[in-house]
Amino acid sequence: TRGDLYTSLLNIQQEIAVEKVLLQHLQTYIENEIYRMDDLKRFYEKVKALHSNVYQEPGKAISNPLFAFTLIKRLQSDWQNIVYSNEAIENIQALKDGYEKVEAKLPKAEDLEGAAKGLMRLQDVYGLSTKGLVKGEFLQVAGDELSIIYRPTLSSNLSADDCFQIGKIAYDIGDYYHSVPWLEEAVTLFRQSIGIWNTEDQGSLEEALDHLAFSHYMTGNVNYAVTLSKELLQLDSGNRRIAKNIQKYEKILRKSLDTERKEIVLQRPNVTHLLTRDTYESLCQRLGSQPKHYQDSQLYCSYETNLSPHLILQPVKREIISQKPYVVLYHKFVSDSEAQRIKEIAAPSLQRSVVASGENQAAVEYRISKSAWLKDTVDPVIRKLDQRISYLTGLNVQPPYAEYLQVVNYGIGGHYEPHFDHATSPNSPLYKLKSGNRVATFMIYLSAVEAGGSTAFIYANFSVPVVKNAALFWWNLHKNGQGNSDTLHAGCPVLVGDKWVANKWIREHGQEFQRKCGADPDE
Ligand SMILES: O=C(O)CCC(=O)C(=O)O
Ligand SMILES: [Fe+2]
Repeated sequence: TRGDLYTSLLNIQQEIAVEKVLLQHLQTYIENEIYRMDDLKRFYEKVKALHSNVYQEPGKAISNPLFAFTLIKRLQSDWQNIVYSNEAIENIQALKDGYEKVEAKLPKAEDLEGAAKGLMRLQDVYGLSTKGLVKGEFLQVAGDELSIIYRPTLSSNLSADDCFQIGKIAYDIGDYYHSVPWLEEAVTLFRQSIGIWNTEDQGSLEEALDHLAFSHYMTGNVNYAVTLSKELLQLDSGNRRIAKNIQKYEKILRKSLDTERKEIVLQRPNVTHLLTRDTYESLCQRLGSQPKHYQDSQLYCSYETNLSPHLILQPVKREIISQKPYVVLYHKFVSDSEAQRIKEIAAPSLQRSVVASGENQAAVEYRISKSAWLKDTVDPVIRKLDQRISYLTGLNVQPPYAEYLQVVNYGIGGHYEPHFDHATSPNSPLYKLKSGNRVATFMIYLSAVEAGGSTAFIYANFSVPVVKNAALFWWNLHKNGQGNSDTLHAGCPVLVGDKWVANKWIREHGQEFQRKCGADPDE
């Protein structure tokens, strides 16, 4: 697995330990270099003192054979050792060796790109202000209004170079909708620190101006492209390419002078596979138009035993979220320690999540997470869970009548765009199990999140915020075996938090007596 650590927060967390190792190497390097510098300074001060005292009167000093000898010795040997010292090279080599030892564990370019795209996704879905993010604040822009949607306990600012790199990633894929605001912030911040050089920076004011000017040119804001290019030319007066660009832009401006100037509104890049985007995003921000419990007597809470002797002493709290489609939330379905254990068991086998794509499975942008399949034999906790699902739903969850438990961990801006859990094509890889379609989904929230990450039902127009230890259940198929299109659902991008869920998909076969079929296409 390369370049996909950004798809799981667990993997990102593991990088903290990697950086700690680098930090230790850098500490050693700095200490050694300080020691080296101190020693050079000692030699410098010693020789300098001779020149400001003894050698003020050269004839007198050299008449002393000891001074004459040490002068000759220094010039023949000491200076050579100073100038050709290997110390610096040895120090930097040790630092490089330490770095190379952890190099395989470091994020790849794809990770940086994935992380930056995750941030941009969060910005789009939650309408976040770029300026706010730069200051470590989660501010939602709605018209002219700004509101705080999440208050972090620990906050951090982004640097000019952080903004530059995000903008550059958008720029490189021709996404000027995102490159403009981020490069704008980069330029503002680089201007504030003009003349200050940070070794770690990839970008500079010149680079940021260059990319920003071109982004503006591409979006039709030629006027501003000229202004920025002129600022750049002042900093880099020999740059013929920029001088030429200015000429080109000015020519365009002269030609369009008589035609009417229209205001430029940047358009978000088109995403064709998601026709439901607006509903999806508004459901991620809000809970939707589903009536509240007090508005609809069919939405109520109850203690459920499903007549199972195993649940009589400890019924499960059921909250009906929606009747059509039938979606219920079982509160406290697992305990904290069970949730913890399941995450621990899944952690070592997490792999980039895939989706059915034609007859195969593929990793896609619209599902950003890692997941692991857990057989009920790997640990007693999984077997107990399977049993509890069975008691509660009355359904047969023995393989192949249900799939193994799929444990999912989301990454930066991790999400699962609107989809059906059931197969919608006869060629779907889901049918390889030969136990029919996915008749029902039983999804357990194994963690809480601080913000975002709701489960949104697009056509049904409601969303369920993450409730730790609760489980969401719904039927994917009508009783006649047809897919219920009202179950189109999504996992909203996680704004802040480490979201884990576990899916148990129950198949048609094996449930014939528990869920009788019917002809009514609405049931
Ligand atoms: O994470 C969620 O809220 C939804 C996940 C989901 O729909 C899935 O894994 O199929
Ligand atoms: Fe799903």
